Amino acid sequence: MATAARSLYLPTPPKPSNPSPNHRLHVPSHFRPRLQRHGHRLAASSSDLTSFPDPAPTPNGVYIPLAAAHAAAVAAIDVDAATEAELRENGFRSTRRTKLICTVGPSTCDAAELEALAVGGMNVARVNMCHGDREWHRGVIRAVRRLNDEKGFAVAVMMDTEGSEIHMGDLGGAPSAKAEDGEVWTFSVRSSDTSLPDRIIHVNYDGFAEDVKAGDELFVDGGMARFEVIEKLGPDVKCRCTDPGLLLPRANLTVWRDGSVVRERNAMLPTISSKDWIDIDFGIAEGVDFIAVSFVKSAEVINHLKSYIAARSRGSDIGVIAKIESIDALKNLEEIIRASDGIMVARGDLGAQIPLEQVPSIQQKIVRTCRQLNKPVIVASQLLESMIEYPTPTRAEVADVSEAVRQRADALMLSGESAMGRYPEKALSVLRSVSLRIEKWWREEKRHEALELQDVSSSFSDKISEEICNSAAKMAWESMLSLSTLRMATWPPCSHDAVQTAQSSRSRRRRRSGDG
Ligand SMILES: Nc1ncnc2c1ncn2[C@@H]1O[C@H](COP(=O)(O)OP(=O)(O)O)[C@@H](O)[C@H]1O
Ligand SMILES: C=C(OP(=O)(O)O)C(=O)O
Repeated sequence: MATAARSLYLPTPPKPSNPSPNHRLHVPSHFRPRLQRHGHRLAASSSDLTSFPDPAPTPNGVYIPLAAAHAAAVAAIDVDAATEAELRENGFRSTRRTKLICTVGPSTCDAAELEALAVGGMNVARVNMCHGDREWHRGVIRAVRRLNDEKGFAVAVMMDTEGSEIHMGDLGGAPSAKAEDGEVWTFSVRSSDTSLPDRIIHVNYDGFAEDVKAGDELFVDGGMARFEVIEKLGPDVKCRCTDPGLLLPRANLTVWRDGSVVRERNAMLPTISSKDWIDIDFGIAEGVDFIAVSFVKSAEVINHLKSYIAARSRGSDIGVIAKIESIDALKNLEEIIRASDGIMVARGDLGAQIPLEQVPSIQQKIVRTCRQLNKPVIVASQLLESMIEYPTPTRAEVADVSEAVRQRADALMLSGESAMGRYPEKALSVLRSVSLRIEKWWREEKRHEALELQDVSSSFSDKISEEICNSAAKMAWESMLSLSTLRMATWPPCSHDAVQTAQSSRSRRRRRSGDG
């Protein structure tokens, strides 16, 4: 399991073993073979080498012949097809560390569309069990596996559970419905297999009509459309649209009363519903790499799921990702992060539970805590929302993506942009180019950053020892910065371990059992 999780983030760079006396680069051999299964051996072309300049001697006088080291490293490192293309395009110095996750939906579910995403840099394909049926998901998961096996890609699969959230029905097959200002719509718990009349929406939670009151606010899809409850008539709740918007099938519903989220009986529903357990069994059987758990409230459910996976599939390396999207999750943040293999900042639902203006600072806090606890973290939702409809992102969206990369999020996730948008490949390419740009900027900034060390000694003799230690630390820091380029070239990138993300569970199993 740890292997899959680390595929998003490998925090500790490997220690070079036995540095040779002349300080030439030593490529740690235990890092070489990771990509072997799907790997393409990347031959060092002369253009790769000429675009990779030899540096000046480092401040402490150590001279490292980069081109030679680079050639040796290139000859030894195997990469998957998408990484190979990126390396050829950008050179080793621009190897991307930020992973890209695409939600697969009607816009991207066939083999050619999935391949286009893999070529565009998708590291993880996400299937959301809230939508579609298991046959549909099986088809997607297998298509991703085929891409990996037959075309040398290395795309991992993440299955996202539906969770016990309240959501609308599927609009009788319609792709969306528009709610206009002042219109009265009925949200009903009456079950119906057939399509409901206009402006009647089915709600999946039986207690909905009992829990709401006239005057409550109803947020659809994290506030993309809003209604006010005007009347209850048995199982039907009549609501007036106050903020017009597009209603999407199975959109999440949140009720607010007097400025706070209403957490009535639905807060007592289990995090993992009986349907989720069946989906989890399905995911284990299909060999998904990650299971993302919706509406996690505490560490307990993560521990329980991990034990369940371990019991169901011995030696499984399925990573469990906790989605932080509720007030309860924020209360227990640290214990949830410690228990999980990774975290998703699920800003869509989170933004329906806390005031919107708090979402950016909460995101920063979650990412920072994950960094401190060495856990991979995904920033998700509405990164490029306008690209569902338009081919170019807004400047604000680009700034949002940049900020997530600057915060050192390990992965960025597309939702509707790739699942049902008109420009999934373009959206992915924006994530990719912005990630590369900010990472480059970050490396350049870091290069000029001075190492600040606090004075801790009180006596004169301690001060002398401290000076010596500080000088040694600063020299190490400077040489480390000058070596950062080299590190990119020789170590399989750390949180950017395209290799591991790359490997499907199946290929890992095969290799483990010795036939791959
Ligand atoms: N498997 C699917 N089948 C149909 N539509 C999907 C599927 N997955 C995602 N979608 C569409 O893409 C939108 C965004 O996906 P996602 O963010 O996963 O879901 P949600 O909006 O429910 O949180 C969904 O609202 C839905 O309209
Ligand atoms: C990623 C999210 O979860 P889901 O797509 O399941 O609503 C979110 O709410 O931001």
